[in-house]
Amino acid sequence: MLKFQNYIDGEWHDAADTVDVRDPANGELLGSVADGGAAGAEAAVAAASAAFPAWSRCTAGERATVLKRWYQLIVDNSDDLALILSLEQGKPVAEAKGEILYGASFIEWFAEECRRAYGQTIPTHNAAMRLNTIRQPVGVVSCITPWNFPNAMITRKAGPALAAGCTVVIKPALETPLSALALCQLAEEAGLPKGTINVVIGSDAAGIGKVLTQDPRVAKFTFTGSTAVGKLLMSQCASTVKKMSMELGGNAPFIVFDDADMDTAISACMATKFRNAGQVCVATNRIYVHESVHDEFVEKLRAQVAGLKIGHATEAGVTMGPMIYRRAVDRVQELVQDAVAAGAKIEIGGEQLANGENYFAPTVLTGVMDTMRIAQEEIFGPLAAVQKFSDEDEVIRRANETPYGLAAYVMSENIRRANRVVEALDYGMIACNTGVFSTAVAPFGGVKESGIGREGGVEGMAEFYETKYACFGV
Ligand SMILES: NC(=O)c1ccc[n+]([C@@H]2O[C@H](COP(=O)([O-])OP(=O)(O)OC[C@H]3O[C@@H](n4cnc5c(N)ncnc54)[C@H](O)[C@@H]3O)[C@@H](O)[C@H]2O)c1
Ligand SMILES: O=CCCC(=O)O
Repeated sequence: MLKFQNYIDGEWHDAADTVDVRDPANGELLGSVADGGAAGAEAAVAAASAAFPAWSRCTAGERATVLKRWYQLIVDNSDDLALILSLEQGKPVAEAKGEILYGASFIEWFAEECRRAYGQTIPTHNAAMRLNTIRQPVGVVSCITPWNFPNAMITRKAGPALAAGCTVVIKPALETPLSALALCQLAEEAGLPKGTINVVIGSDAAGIGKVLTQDPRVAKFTFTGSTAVGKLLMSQCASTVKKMSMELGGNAPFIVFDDADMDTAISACMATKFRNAGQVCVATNRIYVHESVHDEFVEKLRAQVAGLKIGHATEAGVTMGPMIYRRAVDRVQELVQDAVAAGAKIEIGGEQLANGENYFAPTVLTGVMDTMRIAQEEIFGPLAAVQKFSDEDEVIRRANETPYGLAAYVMSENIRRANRVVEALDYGMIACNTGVFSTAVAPFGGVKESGIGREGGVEGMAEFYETKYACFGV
């Protein structure tokens, strides 16, 4: 499944230039991939556009059959896919395997869901008229995805789009193209018709992005990545009034009340803070702990963090790998220095590791304040930044004081309080007494500057349909 060419119109394409893909743990060259660029994107859009009429006219059952074959091939090859993902992205192989199965689940679930694209018969307002709606695929869908989940961020878009009858063009992140290309190889084996799925790799992200956001043949653009890039791409989509979905950055509060079960809170915090070395959009960013349980929480968290095993993704027992590249490490180091200079205390970690230039120690900081950069920016690294709070209203206010609104976490054994807080937090997703909540069956997405639209669940399917209203005179 190791492929190094772009996949356009059911064929593997070379390009004049190539881009190197390296293991972030040690810089080892994994291969050089064809640099398709804007010209590749143009060709891919043309192919997707040509393939759309036939694919959109298939019955839902026909599309479901092909997509289920793709799902099964991904599951059958999940060990190899996990290894490819780990080598280009750095997460431990067991975690990568989890992502592959999570990614596959979107294809399976949407293959089933597309059979239920029901329209409506609307009770008429006029006896001489009959009113119906039908749901139709939006058309060609372009997707830009990030490096932190090189498999699942693609299947979460391509799964529902293809199931709805759309065709897709995908630009994965430059750091992690191999997982995307491996998915294409399996899509081909599954029998997805040529042109229905296309992948273009390129060092010229802006050039490819312009094609995918401005070409009039593209009906919908779906993006996962940073809020800054998302805003730029939204403005580019305006020229042709494209439908858009935006899955952007977060600044998740993790609130531990004095009535929380401490073991649950610690394991949830570990899961949401150190998975993928903290490089997760829904990763905990600001940890608010009630002052009466603060010291106990910090001590237990420190002990768990000390037990993490850091190393190469393929080493047995490793629980945390490197960060994606050097500038991510430098940024995390800067955030620590900024916080310490303003009075925060390092409980554990706080420095780069000798394993390699992309490794940063899992870190716990206390004495953090809302005014520090670490509390205001998306950390995207293995830093747990702990603050104290005194009462419920105060912590809700502080948790909501951010332009982001992706995920939030609430730890409390008091059902009344948990309900109150869930309702009061301005976030698209709230996890209560757990750190793991993402699933293909539920809507994933944010409010405020964390995005527009939802992926997963019936809401995720609706993003790829237009509702057409038909009025018949009788
Ligand atoms: N909300 C979610 O579901 C979700 C999921 C994963 C990651 N993210 C967010 O993604 C960010 C991390 O990923 P990243 O650093 O790769 O983000 P990024 O925005 O830098 O890059 C994301 C993608 O956009 C491309 N890109 C960058 N500049 C572009 C341009 N000018 N035109 C077109 N494409 C361009 C990149 O090549 C990559 O494919 C974090 O902010 C994280 O929270 C959000
Ligand atoms: O980084 C964002 C995706 C994380 C998830 O789907 O749980």
